Amino acid sequence: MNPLLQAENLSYSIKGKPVIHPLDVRLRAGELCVVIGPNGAGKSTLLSLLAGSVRPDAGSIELAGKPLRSWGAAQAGRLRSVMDQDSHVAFGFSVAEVVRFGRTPWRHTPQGADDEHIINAVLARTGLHGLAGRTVTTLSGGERQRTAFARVLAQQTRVVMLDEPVAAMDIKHAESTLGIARDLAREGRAVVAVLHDLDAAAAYADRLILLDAGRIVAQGAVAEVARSALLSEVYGTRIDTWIDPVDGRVRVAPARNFARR
Ligand SMILES: Nc1ncnc2c1ncn2[C@@H]1O[C@H](COP(=O)(O)OP(=O)(O)OP(=O)(O)O)[C@@H](O)[C@H]1O
Repeated sequence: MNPLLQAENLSYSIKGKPVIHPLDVRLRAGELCVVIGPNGAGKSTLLSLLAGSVRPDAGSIELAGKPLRSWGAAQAGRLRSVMDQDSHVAFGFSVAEVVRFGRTPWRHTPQGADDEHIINAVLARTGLHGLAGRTVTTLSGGERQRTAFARVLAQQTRVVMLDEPVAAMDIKHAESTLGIARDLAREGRAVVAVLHDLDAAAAYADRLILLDAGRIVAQGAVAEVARSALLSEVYGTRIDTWIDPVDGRVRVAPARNFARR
């Protein structure tokens, strides 16, 4: 199957310093791809490039078979949605209104007629019904992040890009959000998420991309990438991986040898 998003030879520098070295990325329908890597590896920059919010120095990006830049803003907004690392605080708007912003690209289309139904379904799916009328500036960090995720859900795009979507969420909401991200992939969307929680990344990813200093140092199935020696080297700290005897999944945790300290 053709990728929904295909980037080739993508590179990007800031003030002459390469942040992304030439690399290729393919996002396929039905797949949750998780990008991991240390602070400063270039994960957010890569997502901004794939989203089209930052222009690469070189390389090509195709979205749904056409150059990314050839789509108009509303067309692109109906094809791909982006949840930024810093979910901007929309002054004065309620949670429901922020979720409604996700429907903006669908205005003046037949699908736009169903907005109320979609917004209600999204509020229910994300457990935000009780906060629908609250002004977003009064929300906690995690509630704000859940609202930003709900807005992306309301956008109903074939490609979904999430930059650290659960960083501020408690474990219950992080798990339910990642579960929804996986369900979006199962519905046939291409989902890419940047995650710092390596155990969650291993649990939810269909494919992992490990980024280090602007280069993809490994990508593939979880068992191929989530290896102790590789992760320990890239992150510069000992990381253990093992197979969970109950479900056979790869588990990941930092080695915490308190006795030696
Ligand atoms: N405006 C800028 N000026 C200078 N350097 C920048 C600028 N923006 C980003 N960088 C650098 O580019 C590199 C990649 O940043 P990026 O935010 O993509 O990393 P990241 O992998 O998402 O990191 P984190 O895990 O900390 O969020 C970092 O070294 C960062 O300091």
